[in-house]
Amino acid sequence: MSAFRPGRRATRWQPSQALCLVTDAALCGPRGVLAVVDAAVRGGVGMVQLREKSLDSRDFLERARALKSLLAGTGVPLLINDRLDIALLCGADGVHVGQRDVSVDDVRRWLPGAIVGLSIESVAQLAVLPDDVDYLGASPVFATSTKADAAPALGLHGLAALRAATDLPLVAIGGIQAGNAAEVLRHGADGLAVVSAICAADDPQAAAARLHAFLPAGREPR
Ligand SMILES: Cc1ncc(COP(=O)(O)OP(=O)(O)O)c(N)n1
Ligand SMILES: Cc1ncsc1CCOP(=O)(O)O
Ligand SMILES: [Mg+2]
Repeated sequence: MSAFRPGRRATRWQPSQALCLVTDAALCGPRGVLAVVDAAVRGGVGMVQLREKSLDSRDFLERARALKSLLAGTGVPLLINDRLDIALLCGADGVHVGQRDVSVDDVRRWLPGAIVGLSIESVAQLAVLPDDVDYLGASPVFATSTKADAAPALGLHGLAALRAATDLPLVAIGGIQAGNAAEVLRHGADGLAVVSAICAADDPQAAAARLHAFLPAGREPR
């Protein structure tokens, strides 16, 4: 299991957030993103990342505010993918950025108390880690058709190499589903981030509960 222990390094990431839903509106289909998130949280999702690649800024912000309201009182933080401006305007709990997005340092300057996640695609990228990042998105562990421009898959050995090289919480993403979740955790992930395994599921609550069951310290479904 993972080498990460809460308190070992300053981080705002908590084990209760270990199952992360990254949204994809197209995969949610006519049910809509809000209904899928609501079901997923009932199933045990402990962190939600709103990822919108084709909405204009006004619609993105409107969806972010609606999600923030939906999650109020659940204890489940809302992170915004890529967009510091949207995070600021909707009062999000955090931001997830990749290697070519707005920097962690810039996010931190505007959101000092937020949860900030950074994608990591290789051990080499750990050499230039910003000071105040809360978790790393190990990306992608397996091949995925959800993200067309994903880096080459790390594989389980690549994930284990990241684990050996950092104490930061590692949230694995890319091709993760119930059939490989146990192996991913065994190779050092602290958390699982999924898109299609929940967004494309017929029953997102049941899909989330299935994944949640693999986690040692997941939050209780509400
Ligand atoms: C938890 C998590 N890990 C990695 C990513 C990928 O972020 P990025 O590399 O910036 O790619 P996009 O998501 O912006 O396409 C993520 N979103 N979440
Ligand atoms: C957003 C993202 N970042 C790296 S892989 C990925 C997509 C993961 O989608 P899925 O869980 O459907 O493989
Ligand atoms: Mg990005």
